[in-house]
Amino acid sequence: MELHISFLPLLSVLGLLLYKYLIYPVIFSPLSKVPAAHWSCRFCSIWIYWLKWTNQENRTVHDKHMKLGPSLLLGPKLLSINTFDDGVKKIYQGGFPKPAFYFNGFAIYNTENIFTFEDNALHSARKRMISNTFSKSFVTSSPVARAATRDVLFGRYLPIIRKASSEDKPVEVLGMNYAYSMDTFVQFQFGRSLGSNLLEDHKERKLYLDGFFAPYPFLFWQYYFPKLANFLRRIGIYLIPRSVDTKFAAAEDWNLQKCDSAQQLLASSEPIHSDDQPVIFQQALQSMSEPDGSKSAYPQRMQIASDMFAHSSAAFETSGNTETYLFYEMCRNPEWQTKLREELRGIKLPQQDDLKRKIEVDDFAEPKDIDALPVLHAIIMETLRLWPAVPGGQPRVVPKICSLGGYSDIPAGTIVQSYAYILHRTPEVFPDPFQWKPQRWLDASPDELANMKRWFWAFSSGPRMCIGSNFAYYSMKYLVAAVYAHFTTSIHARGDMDLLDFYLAGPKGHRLELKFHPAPYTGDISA
Ligand code: HEM
Repeated sequence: MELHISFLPLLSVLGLLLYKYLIYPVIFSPLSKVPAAHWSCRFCSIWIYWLKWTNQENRTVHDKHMKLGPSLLLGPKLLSINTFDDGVKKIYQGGFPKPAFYFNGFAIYNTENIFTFEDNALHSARKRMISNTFSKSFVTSSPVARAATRDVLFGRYLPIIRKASSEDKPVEVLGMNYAYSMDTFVQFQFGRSLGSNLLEDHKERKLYLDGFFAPYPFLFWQYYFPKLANFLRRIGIYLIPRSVDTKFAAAEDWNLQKCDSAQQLLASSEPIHSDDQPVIFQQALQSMSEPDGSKSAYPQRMQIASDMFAHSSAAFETSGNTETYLFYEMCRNPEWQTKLREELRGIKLPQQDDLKRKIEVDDFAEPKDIDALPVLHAIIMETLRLWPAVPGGQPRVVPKICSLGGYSDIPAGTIVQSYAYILHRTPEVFPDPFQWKPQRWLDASPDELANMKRWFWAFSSGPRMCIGSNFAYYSMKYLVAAVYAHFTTSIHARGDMDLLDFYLAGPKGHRLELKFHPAPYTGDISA
């Protein structure tokens, strides 16, 4: 049988397609040596998108790693590498750039911010502008941060739980912790007079949180298929409903108003009280202004606003989820409440009766004293380990051909990612990895501890690691110390506390109601 000549182009195209999508990935690609998490991963990304769509990525990829080793192929150009020296250290400390995922998911006002830059040079210029205000020494010596602790923790949070406790009523703590973390950080960011009051002002809380979380059920489209979502939108098909935009815009406006008010405050000739300094905003504005610019100049308004939104949103959701899991674990392990209360005996905190009056900044311990408490630190570390607020893969782009996870010739352009969820469940480093065991941070030998710290990845690592980790420890430690100095806690009711399976995640059921039982110290707590 003779083949008609006109079929030749068609056959060539088919042959090329066969080679590119079947023969090359299975036989010739350097990635062909890496075990595939699922047979289809060599040819297409359907499997990983299915896991993302059905919210089972982190768990499934973890299980596959346990069976197949620390390197896995998740898609034709997507690798999951969950090992330290030949993985995390090279990728993240090595500064592999971020892919478009971050712009798709986290650009605010459609404008780049510190979290979204793909270009390393642009990112490090932006980070340099602001990073000194996030250093540990700056945060722990900042009068504005201290005033925020006084106002938000002792002035709002404790009175709310004290009142509930005296009436024997439960308190839903997830919303409270979001509000606490937001109010504390926003006061540091914009100063006392422009701070938020999500704890007491339920209208403000609803406006911001409803707006912020509105896109969540549709994040799959926003993160992974933004072009498709935009195209369909143009022909009237809304994968992300229009109401989401309206709600999210309200949260964006809320942030922009704060930025504009802070700029006006700084431009005015009125003296600014030390508590009212808009610390983070001022640093961003100054760094982005000409050195000899006028006091009223307001350059790069939307860039600054996008950064400010990125900061506060990164601060409140992660810290709020962590604090909530910490309370949850403390209720399930009451012996740790006792241990912590013992430890808090030597720390200066307001006495029970003091809570009835206005607390002053001198009434509570210095950050360095709180920071030096080993039990408190162990409880926080263990919560961040078991319930990481960013459990999902943190994608990066391979900049040039390299070896990773034991495999050589990984091509430039491959997306590689590690997961805190998986690293934190490595049994060789964290024995009994699914158990909440603060003791592991107290009993470990120096070598074991050093290894655990290397694998601890709640804040990521390298140049793109969390800028706010010092502030997060600062605000979380004060909260936990103040609560357990005065109360014991028990669970009253709860939703599903399992961790959502997503990039950023809190409890699936979004609800934890606690009872706070007064437990005043008889010891010398204010000594
Ligand atoms: C428990 C609290 C927190 C946790 C677990 C956490 C975790 C993380 C992680 C894992 C990343 C890297 C994400 C990635 O690259 O995919 C990150 C980045 C970031 N976080 Fe946090 N964070 C916390 C609190 C905060 C706070 C309080 C702030 C306040 C400003 C903050 C601001 C940021 C910013 C701006 C980035 C981007 C840094 C960059 O790309 O240079 N975070 N955080």
